[in-house]
Amino acid sequence: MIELDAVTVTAYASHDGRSEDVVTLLGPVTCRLTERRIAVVGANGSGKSTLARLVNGLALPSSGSVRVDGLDTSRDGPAVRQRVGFVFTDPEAQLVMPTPLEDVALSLRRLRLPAAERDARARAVLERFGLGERAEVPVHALSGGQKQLLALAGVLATEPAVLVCDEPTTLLDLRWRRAVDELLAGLDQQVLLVTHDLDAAERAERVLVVDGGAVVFDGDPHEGVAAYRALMSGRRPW
Ligand SMILES: Nc1ncnc2c1ncn2[C@@H]1O[C@H](COP(=O)(O)OP(=O)(O)OP(=O)(O)O)[C@@H](O)[C@H]1O
Repeated sequence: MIELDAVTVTAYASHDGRSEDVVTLLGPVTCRLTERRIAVVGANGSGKSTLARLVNGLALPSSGSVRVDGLDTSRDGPAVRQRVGFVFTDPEAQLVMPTPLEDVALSLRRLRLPAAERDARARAVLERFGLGERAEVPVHALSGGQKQLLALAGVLATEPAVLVCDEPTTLLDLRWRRAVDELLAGLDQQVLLVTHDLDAAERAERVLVVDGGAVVFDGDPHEGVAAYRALMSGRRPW
């Protein structure tokens, strides 16, 4: 369970290049997310990534608290990050090893498996993501979509209890987008999906709509998507 209690995120920003003001990027947000499939939608710059990053402690609340399965992200950062896998929009942000095989094996290192078992498991994960034949090519030789698949593979290989995905299918073709959608739908884990794909959002059990750093809708996916469409066409439904 993900619990946000009166959470705000603030930052220092300069409007004139000299003085700095405190700006609120998000909040206050209070919610308790128990559903297995939760989607977050909103315009560019509305605060979706900030909300997602709070869940694994990549962003910390400036006030209020965030807890995942009872662990406070401000106090128990390493334990939270072990529970919560995070898939970035930009796969370059998380691929660090020279080859796909080494990258997934690195993710698996904390499971402390014998090296041969670790490699076998990494190969099996790569196979599942259609990257079996590219296991040992340089990561920089992969296409953008293949890198996105690799980033997702590396995170899922560690079997996190909660998965946060920040627009994980933006670079994927239709076939792989469907495959990743199906894969995410079939996971046992709780998944928080930040997405601009409104079909994917409608398949969730709960939708949060973020606008100007506030959660302006929280509830039924069809109603949430309709509210977001109305917002985007200039009709504020609230
Ligand atoms: N560290 C920071 N300092 C100042 N402003 C920031 C910081 N991080 C994010 N912002 C601003 O906060 C706002 C929300 O950013 P966020 O990345 O959460 O938006 P988003 O909804 O995920 O957008 P997108 O759909 O474009 O990815 C943006 O205006 C962004 O410029």
